[in-house]
Amino acid sequence: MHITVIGAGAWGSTLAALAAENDHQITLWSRRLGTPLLEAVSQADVILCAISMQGVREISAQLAGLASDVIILSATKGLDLATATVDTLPLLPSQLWQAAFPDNPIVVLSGPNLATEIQQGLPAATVAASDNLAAAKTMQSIFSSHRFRVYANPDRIGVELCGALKNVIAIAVGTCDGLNLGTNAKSALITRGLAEMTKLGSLWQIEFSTFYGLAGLGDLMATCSSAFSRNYQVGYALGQGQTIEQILHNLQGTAEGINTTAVLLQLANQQQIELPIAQQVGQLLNHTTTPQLAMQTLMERQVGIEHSPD
Ligand SMILES: NC(=O)C1=CN([C@@H]2O[C@H](COP(=O)(O)OP(=O)(O)OC[C@H]3O[C@@H](n4cnc5c(N)ncnc54)[C@H](O)[C@@H]3O)[C@@H](O)[C@H]2O)C=CC1
Ligand SMILES: O=C(CO)COP(=O)(O)O
Repeated sequence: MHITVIGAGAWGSTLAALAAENDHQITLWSRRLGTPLLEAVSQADVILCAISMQGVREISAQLAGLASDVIILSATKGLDLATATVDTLPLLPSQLWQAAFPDNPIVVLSGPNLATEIQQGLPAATVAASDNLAAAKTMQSIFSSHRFRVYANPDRIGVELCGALKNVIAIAVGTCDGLNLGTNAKSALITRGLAEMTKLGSLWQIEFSTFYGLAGLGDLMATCSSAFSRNYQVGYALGQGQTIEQILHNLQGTAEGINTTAVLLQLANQQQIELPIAQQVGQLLNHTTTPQLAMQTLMERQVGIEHSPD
Protein backbone atom coordinates (compact mmCIF):
# COMPACT_ATOMS: atom_id res chain seq x y z
CA MET A 1 0.00 0.00 0.00
CA HIS A 2 1.02 3.61 -0.36
CA ILE A 3 1.26 5.39 2.98
CA THR A 4 1.81 9.11 3.36
CA VAL A 5 3.19 9.95 6.78
CA ILE A 6 2.50 13.53 7.86
CA GLY A 7 5.10 14.58 10.41
CA ALA A 8 8.74 13.52 10.32
CA GLY A 9 9.34 13.84 14.06
CA ALA A 10 10.30 10.97 16.35
CA TRP A 11 7.02 9.08 16.03
CA GLY A 12 6.25 9.70 12.35
CA SER A 13 9.68 8.56 11.23
CA THR A 14 9.54 5.49 13.49
CA LEU A 15 6.15 4.40 12.14
CA ALA A 16 7.32 5.10 8.58
CA ALA A 17 10.27 2.75 9.16
CA LEU A 18 7.99 -0.01 10.54
CA ALA A 19 5.71 0.14 7.49
CA ALA A 20 8.70 0.31 5.11
CA GLU A 21 10.09 -2.88 6.70
CA ASN A 22 6.85 -4.57 5.60
CA ASP A 23 7.48 -3.40 2.01
CA HIS A 24 4.91 -0.61 1.93
CA GLN A 25 5.58 2.46 -0.15
CA ILE A 26 6.17 5.51 2.05
CA THR A 27 5.98 9.23 1.39
CA LEU A 28 7.19 11.17 4.41
CA TRP A 29 5.89 14.76 4.56
CA SER A 30 7.07 17.44 6.91
CA ARG A 31 6.38 21.18 6.90
CA ARG A 32 10.14 21.67 6.78
CA LEU A 33 10.60 19.74 3.50
CA GLY A 34 8.68 22.22 1.36
CA THR A 35 6.80 19.64 -0.76
CA PRO A 36 3.14 20.67 -1.26
CA LEU A 37 0.97 18.66 1.13
CA LEU A 38 -1.65 17.85 -1.51
CA GLU A 39 1.04 16.44 -3.77
CA ALA A 40 2.38 14.26 -0.93
CA VAL A 41 -1.04 12.65 -0.35
CA SER A 42 -2.07 12.30 -4.00
CA GLN A 43 -1.17 8.58 -4.23
CA ALA A 44 -2.03 7.64 -0.65
CA ASP A 45 -4.14 4.64 0.39
CA VAL A 46 -3.44 5.58 4.01
CA ILE A 47 -2.66 8.98 5.52
CA LEU A 48 -0.84 8.60 8.81
CA CYS A 49 -0.83 11.79 10.87
CA ALA A 50 1.93 11.86 13.51
CA ILE A 51 2.26 15.57 14.19
CA SER A 52 1.80 17.40 17.47
CA MET A 53 -1.74 18.24 18.61
CA GLN A 54 -1.29 21.95 17.91
CA GLY A 55 -0.97 21.27 14.16
CA VAL A 56 -3.80 18.77 13.61
CA ARG A 57 -6.64 21.21 12.98
CA GLU A 58 -4.57 23.25 10.52
CA ILE A 59 -3.26 20.23 8.61
CA SER A 60 -6.64 18.50 8.38
CA ALA A 61 -8.13 21.73 6.97
CA GLN A 62 -5.44 21.86 4.28
CA LEU A 63 -6.30 18.40 2.95
CA ALA A 64 -9.32 18.69 0.73
CA GLY A 65 -10.84 16.28 -1.77
CA LEU A 66 -9.58 12.95 -0.46
CA ALA A 67 -11.21 9.84 -1.96
CA SER A 68 -13.55 8.38 0.65
CA ASP A 69 -11.69 5.06 0.78
CA VAL A 70 -8.43 6.65 1.97
CA ILE A 71 -7.87 5.51 5.56
CA ILE A 72 -6.80 8.21 8.01
CA LEU A 73 -4.62 6.92 10.83
CA SER A 74 -4.10 9.32 13.72
CA ALA A 75 -1.11 8.80 16.04
CA THR A 76 -1.23 12.15 17.89
CA LYS A 77 -1.81 12.02 21.68
CA GLY A 78 -3.56 15.18 22.80
CA LEU A 79 -6.77 17.16 23.26
CA ASP A 80 -7.90 20.25 21.35
CA LEU A 81 -8.00 23.33 23.59
CA ALA A 82 -10.07 25.34 21.11
CA THR A 83 -13.06 22.99 21.36
CA ALA A 84 -13.27 22.80 25.16
CA THR A 85 -16.32 25.06 25.55
CA VAL A 86 -18.92 25.13 28.31
CA ASP A 87 -21.25 22.81 26.37
CA THR A 88 -18.80 20.49 24.62
CA LEU A 89 -16.03 18.16 25.57
CA PRO A 90 -12.69 18.97 23.95
CA LEU A 91 -12.19 17.11 20.71
CA LEU A 92 -9.61 14.39 20.27
CA PRO A 93 -7.34 14.41 17.20
CA SER A 94 -9.32 11.69 15.42
CA GLN A 95 -12.51 13.70 15.97
CA LEU A 96 -10.91 16.66 14.20
CA TRP A 97 -10.08 14.30 11.32
CA GLN A 98 -13.59 12.84 11.37
CA ALA A 99 -15.10 16.34 11.22
CA ALA A 100 -12.93 17.21 8.21
CA PHE A 101 -13.50 13.84 6.47
CA PRO A 102 -16.84 12.40 7.65
CA ASP A 103 -16.90 9.67 4.99
CA ASN A 104 -13.38 8.30 5.47
CA PRO A 105 -12.43 5.42 7.77
CA ILE A 106 -10.59 6.84 10.80
CA VAL A 107 -8.25 4.72 12.91
CA VAL A 108 -6.26 5.65 16.04
CA LEU A 109 -2.89 4.10 16.84
CA SER A 110 -1.98 4.27 20.52
CA GLY A 111 -0.15 2.17 23.09
CA PRO A 112 3.07 1.90 25.10
CA ASN A 113 5.30 2.98 22.23
CA LEU A 114 8.37 4.96 23.19
CA ALA A 115 9.78 5.81 19.76
CA THR A 116 13.40 5.54 20.91
CA GLU A 117 12.98 1.91 21.99
CA ILE A 118 11.25 0.97 18.75
CA GLN A 119 14.03 2.68 16.78
CA GLN A 120 16.47 0.48 18.73
CA GLY A 121 14.64 -2.62 17.44
CA LEU A 122 13.14 -3.54 20.81
CA PRO A 123 9.76 -5.33 20.83
CA ALA A 124 6.51 -3.44 21.46
CA ALA A 125 2.72 -3.79 21.15
CA THR A 126 0.09 -1.24 20.26
CA VAL A 127 -3.61 -0.80 19.49
CA ALA A 128 -5.29 0.13 16.19
CA ALA A 129 -8.72 1.38 17.23
CA SER A 130 -11.66 2.12 14.97
CA ASP A 131 -15.39 1.67 14.67
CA ASN A 132 -14.46 0.46 11.17
CA LEU A 133 -12.94 -2.91 12.06
CA ALA A 134 -11.84 -3.63 8.49
CA ALA A 135 -9.75 -0.42 8.53
CA ALA A 136 -8.26 -1.35 11.93
CA LYS A 137 -7.33 -4.78 10.54
CA THR A 138 -5.67 -3.14 7.54
CA MET A 139 -3.51 -1.19 9.99
CA GLN A 140 -2.66 -4.46 11.76
CA SER A 141 -1.38 -5.92 8.52
CA ILE A 142 0.59 -2.79 7.57
CA PHE A 143 2.48 -2.41 10.85
CA SER A 144 2.62 -5.87 12.49
CA SER A 145 5.96 -7.64 12.54
CA HIS A 146 8.06 -9.93 14.73
CA ARG A 147 8.87 -6.84 16.84
CA PHE A 148 5.62 -4.88 16.71
CA ARG A 149 2.28 -6.43 17.70
CA VAL A 150 -0.83 -4.54 16.70
CA TYR A 151 -4.14 -5.35 18.43
CA ALA A 152 -7.42 -4.18 16.90
CA ASN A 153 -9.96 -2.49 19.20
CA PRO A 154 -13.40 -0.98 18.42
CA ASP A 155 -13.14 1.74 21.13
CA ARG A 156 -11.48 4.51 19.10
CA ILE A 157 -12.32 7.37 21.46
CA GLY A 158 -11.40 5.45 24.61
CA VAL A 159 -8.05 4.33 23.24
CA GLU A 160 -7.27 7.84 22.06
CA LEU A 161 -8.35 9.49 25.31
CA CYS A 162 -6.08 7.18 27.33
CA GLY A 163 -3.09 8.23 25.20
CA ALA A 164 -3.77 11.91 25.86
CA LEU A 165 -4.48 11.64 29.60
CA LYS A 166 -1.52 9.50 30.61
CA ASN A 167 0.87 12.30 29.60
CA VAL A 168 -0.42 14.51 32.43
CA ILE A 169 0.08 11.73 34.97
CA ALA A 170 3.59 11.12 33.58
CA ILE A 171 4.52 14.73 34.36
CA ALA A 172 3.35 14.21 37.95
CA VAL A 173 5.21 10.91 38.28
CA GLY A 174 8.36 12.42 36.77
CA THR A 175 8.16 15.16 39.40
CA CYS A 176 7.81 12.55 42.15
CA ASP A 177 10.94 10.77 40.86
CA GLY A 178 12.79 14.08 40.47
CA LEU A 179 12.14 14.66 44.17
CA ASN A 180 13.38 11.12 44.98
CA LEU A 181 10.18 10.25 46.84
CA GLY A 182 10.57 6.51 46.34
CA THR A 183 8.74 3.60 44.78
CA ASN A 184 5.74 3.58 47.11
CA ALA A 185 4.92 7.19 46.29
CA LYS A 186 5.40 6.55 42.59
CA SER A 187 3.09 3.52 42.62
CA ALA A 188 0.45 5.46 44.53
CA LEU A 189 0.61 8.30 42.02
CA ILE A 190 0.38 5.97 39.01
CA THR A 191 -2.60 4.13 40.52
CA ARG A 192 -4.43 7.28 41.56
CA GLY A 193 -3.54 8.67 38.15
CA LEU A 194 -5.34 5.76 36.53
CA ALA A 195 -8.34 6.49 38.79
CA GLU A 196 -8.27 10.13 37.63
CA MET A 197 -8.11 8.96 34.00
CA THR A 198 -11.13 6.67 34.43
CA LYS A 199 -13.06 9.45 36.18
CA LEU A 200 -12.44 11.68 33.15
CA GLY A 201 -13.30 8.77 30.87
CA SER A 202 -16.79 8.64 32.36
CA LEU A 203 -17.46 12.08 30.81
CA TRP A 204 -16.88 10.45 27.41
CA GLN A 205 -18.65 7.24 28.56
CA ILE A 206 -15.55 5.20 27.88
CA GLU A 207 -15.50 1.43 28.47
CA PHE A 208 -13.72 0.66 31.74
CA SER A 209 -11.81 -2.18 30.08
CA THR A 210 -10.04 0.23 27.70
CA PHE A 211 -8.28 1.83 30.67
CA TYR A 212 -6.83 -1.54 31.60
CA GLY A 213 -5.54 -2.30 28.11
CA LEU A 214 -2.35 -1.43 26.26
CA ALA A 215 -3.45 2.14 25.50
CA GLY A 216 -4.43 2.76 29.14
CA LEU A 217 -2.47 1.01 31.86
CA GLY A 218 0.12 -0.16 29.33
CA ASP A 219 0.99 3.31 28.09
CA LEU A 220 0.70 4.80 31.58
CA MET A 221 3.33 2.33 32.83
CA ALA A 222 5.67 2.97 29.89
CA THR A 223 5.43 6.75 30.06
CA CYS A 224 5.73 6.92 33.84
CA SER A 225 8.77 4.66 34.01
CA SER A 226 10.99 5.72 31.14
CA ALA A 227 13.53 8.49 30.91
CA PHE A 228 12.85 8.40 27.15
CA SER A 229 9.40 9.91 27.77
CA ARG A 230 9.40 13.67 27.18
CA ASN A 231 6.49 14.11 29.59
CA TYR A 232 8.33 12.20 32.31
CA GLN A 233 11.45 14.28 31.55
CA VAL A 234 9.48 17.51 32.04
CA GLY A 235 8.22 16.32 35.42
CA TYR A 236 11.60 14.97 36.50
CA ALA A 237 13.32 18.26 35.72
CA LEU A 238 10.60 20.20 37.59
CA GLY A 239 11.20 17.92 40.57
CA GLN A 240 14.92 18.66 40.31
CA GLY A 241 14.20 22.37 40.57
CA GLN A 242 14.34 23.55 36.95
CA THR A 243 11.80 26.05 35.66
CA ILE A 244 9.44 25.09 32.83
CA GLU A 245 11.16 27.69 30.64
CA GLN A 246 14.58 26.05 31.18
CA ILE A 247 13.10 22.61 30.58
CA LEU A 248 11.38 23.53 27.32
CA HIS A 249 14.54 25.20 26.09
CA ASN A 250 16.43 21.90 26.40
CA LEU A 251 13.64 19.41 25.58
CA GLN A 252 14.04 17.30 22.44
CA GLY A 253 10.57 16.99 20.93
CA THR A 254 7.00 17.52 22.05
CA ALA A 255 5.63 17.00 25.59
CA GLU A 256 1.89 16.97 24.87
CA GLY A 257 1.02 16.70 28.57
CA ILE A 258 1.68 20.41 29.03
CA ASN A 259 -1.15 21.47 26.70
CA THR A 260 -3.34 18.55 27.77
CA THR A 261 -3.07 19.77 31.38
CA ALA A 262 -4.39 23.18 30.30
CA VAL A 263 -7.33 21.49 28.54
CA LEU A 264 -8.11 19.36 31.61
CA LEU A 265 -8.04 22.35 33.95
CA GLN A 266 -10.52 24.15 31.73
CA LEU A 267 -12.67 21.02 31.67
CA ALA A 268 -12.48 20.60 35.47
CA ASN A 269 -13.64 24.18 35.83
CA GLN A 270 -16.52 23.79 33.38
CA GLN A 271 -17.72 20.45 34.72
CA GLN A 272 -17.05 21.36 38.37
CA ILE A 273 -15.02 18.22 38.92
CA GLU A 274 -11.94 17.70 41.00
CA LEU A 275 -8.84 16.40 39.23
CA PRO A 276 -6.31 16.45 42.09
CA ILE A 277 -3.25 15.33 40.13
CA ALA A 278 -3.90 17.38 36.98
CA GLN A 279 -4.62 20.42 39.15
CA GLN A 280 -1.24 20.12 40.91
CA VAL A 281 0.53 19.61 37.57
CA GLY A 282 -1.24 22.72 36.25
CA GLN A 283 -0.07 24.76 39.22
CA LEU A 284 3.48 23.49 38.80
CA LEU A 285 3.47 24.49 35.13
CA ASN A 286 2.00 27.91 36.03
CA HIS A 287 4.58 28.51 38.79
CA THR A 288 1.85 28.72 41.46
CA THR A 289 3.22 25.86 43.52
CA THR A 290 6.52 24.09 44.09
CA PRO A 291 7.17 20.38 43.48
CA GLN A 292 7.45 19.78 47.24
CA LEU A 293 4.21 21.63 47.99
CA ALA A 294 2.38 19.90 45.12
CA MET A 295 3.26 16.45 46.51
CA GLN A 296 2.44 17.55 50.05
CA THR A 297 -0.95 18.85 48.89
CA LEU A 298 -1.73 15.48 47.29
CA MET A 299 -0.71 13.68 50.47
CA GLU A 300 -2.78 15.92 52.74
CA ARG A 301 -6.05 15.83 50.79
CA GLN A 302 -8.96 14.50 52.78
CA VAL A 303 -8.81 10.71 52.74
CA GLY A 304 -11.76 8.93 51.17
CA ILE A 305 -13.07 5.62 49.85
CA GLU A 306 -10.78 4.04 47.27
CA HIS A 307 -13.21 3.30 44.46
CA SER A 308 -15.58 6.21 44.97
CA PRO A 309 -16.28 8.21 41.77
CA ASP A 310 -15.05 11.34 43.63
N1 LIG B 1 7.75 9.98 20.36
C1 LIG B 1 7.00 8.99 20.83
O1 LIG B 1 7.53 8.10 21.46
C2 LIG B 1 5.54 8.97 20.58
C3 LIG B 1 4.84 10.12 20.25
N2 LIG B 1 3.49 10.06 20.08
C4 LIG B 1 2.71 11.25 19.74
O2 LIG B 1 3.00 11.62 18.40
C5 LIG B 1 2.91 13.04 18.25
C6 LIG B 1 4.22 13.55 17.67
O3 LIG B 1 5.23 13.23 18.59
P1 LIG B 1 6.77 13.20 18.18
O4 LIG B 1 6.96 12.74 16.78
O5 LIG B 1 7.44 12.45 19.24
O6 LIG B 1 7.11 14.74 18.31
P2 LIG B 1 8.27 15.54 17.62
O7 LIG B 1 8.37 16.80 18.38
O8 LIG B 1 9.47 14.69 17.42
O9 LIG B 1 7.66 15.86 16.16
C7 LIG B 1 6.51 16.61 16.00
C8 LIG B 1 6.24 16.75 14.52
O10 LIG B 1 5.03 17.50 14.36
C9 LIG B 1 5.26 18.51 13.40
N3 LIG B 1 4.37 19.63 13.64
C10 LIG B 1 4.14 20.28 14.80
N4 LIG B 1 3.26 21.28 14.60
C11 LIG B 1 2.92 21.23 13.29
C12 LIG B 1 2.07 22.02 12.47
N5 LIG B 1 1.41 23.07 12.96
N6 LIG B 1 1.99 21.69 11.16
C13 LIG B 1 2.67 20.66 10.66
N7 LIG B 1 3.49 19.87 11.39
C14 LIG B 1 3.61 20.18 12.68
C15 LIG B 1 6.73 18.88 13.59
O11 LIG B 1 7.24 19.54 12.44
C16 LIG B 1 7.35 17.50 13.78
O12 LIG B 1 7.57 16.85 12.55
C17 LIG B 1 2.60 13.60 19.65
O13 LIG B 1 1.23 13.81 19.76
C18 LIG B 1 3.05 12.47 20.58
O14 LIG B 1 2.32 12.48 21.79
C19 LIG B 1 2.80 8.90 20.17
C20 LIG B 1 3.45 7.74 20.49
C21 LIG B 1 4.87 7.68 20.71
O1 LIG C 1 3.44 8.26 24.07
C1 LIG C 1 4.56 7.87 24.30
C2 LIG C 1 4.88 6.49 24.66
O2 LIG C 1 3.81 5.64 24.39
C3 LIG C 1 5.68 8.82 24.26
O3 LIG C 1 5.70 9.53 25.45
P1 LIG C 1 6.30 10.99 25.48
O4 LIG C 1 5.48 11.80 24.52
O5 LIG C 1 6.18 11.40 26.89
O6 LIG C 1 7.73 10.89 25.03
